[in-house]
Amino acid sequence: MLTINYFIWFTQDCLREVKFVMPASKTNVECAANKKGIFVSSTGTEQGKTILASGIAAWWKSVTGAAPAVWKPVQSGVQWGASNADSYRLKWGGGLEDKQEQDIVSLAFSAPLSPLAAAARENVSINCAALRREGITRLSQGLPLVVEGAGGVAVPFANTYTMCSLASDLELPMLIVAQPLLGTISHTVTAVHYAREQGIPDIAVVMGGLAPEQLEREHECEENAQIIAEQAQVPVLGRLPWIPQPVMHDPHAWSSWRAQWVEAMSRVSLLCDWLMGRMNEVNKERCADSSSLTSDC
Ligand SMILES: Nc1ncnc2c1ncn2[C@@H]1O[C@H](COP(=O)(O)OP(=O)(O)OP(=O)(O)O)[C@@H](O)[C@H]1O
Ligand SMILES: C[C@H](N)[C@H](N)CCCCCC(=O)O
Ligand SMILES: [Mg+2]
Repeated sequence: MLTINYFIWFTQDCLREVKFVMPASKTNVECAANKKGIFVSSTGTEQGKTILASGIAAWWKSVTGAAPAVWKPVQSGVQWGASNADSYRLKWGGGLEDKQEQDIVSLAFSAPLSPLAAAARENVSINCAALRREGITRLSQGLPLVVEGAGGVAVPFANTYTMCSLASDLELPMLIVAQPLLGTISHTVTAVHYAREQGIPDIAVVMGGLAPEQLEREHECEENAQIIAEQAQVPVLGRLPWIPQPVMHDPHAWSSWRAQWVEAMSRVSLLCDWLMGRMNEVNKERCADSSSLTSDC
């Protein structure tokens, strides 16, 4: 317990910097041996990343018997402990009851804005080098790591450091949640191209869930998925189930959500196979050059 508290204090202290302090300079950091994990991103905010990241954790626990590590580097616009906070939903949706929300989310800001802007409102800037080091530390702890970004692929933590910069520094495959219906093609193809340009070679897309009133448009979603796959030359792994998370604190309701989600997600076989490969993968050879894990903010 003491160790965990110290870790949280250390993390929060390191990641917040007084505004106008220059970001930490490029340093060689310890390589994450046995690196395995994924970075969940999307084409924008409110697309289903938390649903998916928590659902992946619940699914992984049901398949392997052990929960993965889950990390949301920065959340904004919510309070700790609120049932709409990503920290809360990742904890309960992922079946991580033994974790504190502060173990899962490193930095929280109250303004509902990008991490860059929300931090600025509180007169701090995010120390990207510390964020990167923290990611490497979390990756080195033996469990597969599921990272949830904030907003879409190009949302900044700092001026020149986006969700993709962190995913690329951590050499994580990226899973992009796309809107299922009209308007998704351009956003999703653009997001995939941006992620590739930012140095992420291993990218897949999954279509977001269709609410019951949208189910009659299933065919439209399938056409969109096919067009995205062709236009962006990217694997599209299927469509997520639609299973709303509980809106209040009720451990039984969360347990029931996890069971329903796992059952439904298990039927999205391309997604499960893709995850199996990435969350089991051991990337020792990539560790030879630890300096490749760093870049300036
Ligand atoms: N597959 C789904 N089943 C049920 N509800 C969903 C699904 N996908 C999205 N939602 C609902 O849509 C809303 C947005 O989803 P979510 O919070 O997961 O988005 P997000 O991408 O994590 O957003 P942020 O950028 O704030 O982190 C939530 O209210 C969520 O309950
Ligand atoms: C507050 C919100 N729910 C997310 N946590 C942050 C989303 C940032 C999106 C920024 C943008 O694309 O303009
Ligand atoms: Mg979220």
